Amino acid sequence: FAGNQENDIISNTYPKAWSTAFIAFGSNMGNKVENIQKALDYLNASENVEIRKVSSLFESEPMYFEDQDVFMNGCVEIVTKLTPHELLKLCKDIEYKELGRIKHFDNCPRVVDLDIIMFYDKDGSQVILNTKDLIIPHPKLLERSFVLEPLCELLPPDITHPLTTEPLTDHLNQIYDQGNEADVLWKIIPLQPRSSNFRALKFMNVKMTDEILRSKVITKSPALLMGILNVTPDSFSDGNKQYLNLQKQIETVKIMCSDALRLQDKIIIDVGGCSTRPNSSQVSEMEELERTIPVIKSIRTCKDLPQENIIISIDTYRAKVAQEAIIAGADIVNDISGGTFDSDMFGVIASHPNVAYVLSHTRGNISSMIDLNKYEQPNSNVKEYMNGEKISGRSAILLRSIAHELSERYAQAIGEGIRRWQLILDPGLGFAKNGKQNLEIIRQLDLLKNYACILESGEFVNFKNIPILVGPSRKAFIGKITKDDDPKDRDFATASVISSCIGFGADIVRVHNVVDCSKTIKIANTLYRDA
Ligand SMILES: Nc1nc2ncc(COP(=O)(O)O)nc2c(=O)[nH]1
Ligand SMILES: Nc1nc2ncc(COP(=O)(O)O)nc2c(=O)[nH]1
Repeated sequence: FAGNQENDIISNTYPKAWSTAFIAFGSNMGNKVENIQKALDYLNASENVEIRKVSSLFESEPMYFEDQDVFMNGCVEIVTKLTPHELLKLCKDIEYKELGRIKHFDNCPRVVDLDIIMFYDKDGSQVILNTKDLIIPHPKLLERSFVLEPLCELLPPDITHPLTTEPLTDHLNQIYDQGNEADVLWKIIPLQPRSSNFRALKFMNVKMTDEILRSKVITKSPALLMGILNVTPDSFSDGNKQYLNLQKQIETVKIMCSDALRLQDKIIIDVGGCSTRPNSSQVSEMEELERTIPVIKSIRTCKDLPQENIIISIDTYRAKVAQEAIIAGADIVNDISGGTFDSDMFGVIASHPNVAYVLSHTRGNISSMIDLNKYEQPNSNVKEYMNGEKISGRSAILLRSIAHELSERYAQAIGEGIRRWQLILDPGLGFAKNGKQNLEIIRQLDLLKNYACILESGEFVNFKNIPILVGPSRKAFIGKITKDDDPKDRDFATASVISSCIGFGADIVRVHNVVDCSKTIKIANTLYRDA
């Protein structure tokens, strides 16, 4: 490639004769996510454009003209046969002809804005253009965190700006070092709108320099509570006998909500119809549907539940159950298998861009995973980064191996059409991990948040800004330490593990005992986050 090795971003999976371009998108009118989704669909529908990757979605304060609604921003990486000016025309046609944008004045509110940020022509070299109607790289790129943050999710950390020749990540850090509140972004996971109100999970990571001026990314947003609603007779911890009695289930949900919402502003209710305890017997798909779908429907239709504070998650590895649960009103699909138990799962998630998906790490299947806990560092063809720095040596092998295997699943998910903005990561405590490994993973959660790698396929995967869910509640590794054989005796110890998980960076914690863990989460958020 004409570009030097460090700037080699064209992985060998891209068509050779096509150029690569990065387009920033923004919307601050109407249904912003829907406008963005439509603009991306129009881009992808063009025969001369193929979408490769879409960044996270970020909510950002308006710049320049401040008296307008907050923006939803992000970046998309495309390959294209178009020239820069042909691509500019396509973007304008999408904004004005397809989505009906009207420009009253500069920086005014807009249905959608598509700006070409950077362009690499077919031999991989960076295009520099300075014409009346099109300047590349975008002239305001270096002052906009709402462009640089999503762009840096898509590009290896050593990619430089063609004019300053400085890494783009350094330019982004320079913006944050100025310490302007308006530059800090909320990372948004959009959820299915209900009664036309926009719903989303929101997270905030910021770069800070600690007491000895070491810089690192820390999580500022409060961790969220995910309460377990096991609709199974054999769930190993609560052995819920009344599992099919809808009235009883709703009573349980009412108690979960009042216990959680005393201290939290929302609760995620994780409905599980099929225990995933290692070696547990797996019920049929029909049985799982009969257990879970009626519960989700009755939660969603129950008038005396605080619907605006409830988010529903379905704990399933079956695509059909996920599909039916989404139709019944589930907002999140929580799949402990990372899409490995049912090859149709990713397709179901990709067809619902407003549904979040928990991409979990495991190995093997329910009965074999218990023996698959030998981890080696990724092979040398995989280039790994931590906080933007290349990783070498044999440190943090367990975490890097899990992160690398999750990266492979991430690339597969994106390749099947799932959007990055839908994803939540879970290292899968107890799934193909022993007790000691679970503890090591908890201690290194912030490494997982800041992990990136270039896979052998050439795909660049970056976990920055993707929230992390952990599920330690009542698990055997806790009972082993406190010598509590009965899972129900492990709640007090679970609470201290939950607090540590939040201290190490967890964004969502999955718990059985809502009343006690809600207090733990409140204390931990007050201690470790802006809560
Ligand atoms: N937060 C935010 N503020 C903004 N202010 C102005 C413009 C106008 O951008 P242009 O110069 O590319 O038209 N776009 C945004 C935006 O996308 N997000
Ligand atoms: N995302 C996620 N989901 C899960 N579902 C079930 C279990 C098994 O525990 P349970 O039988 O107590 O629900 N653990 C997890 C977990 O660790 N993460």
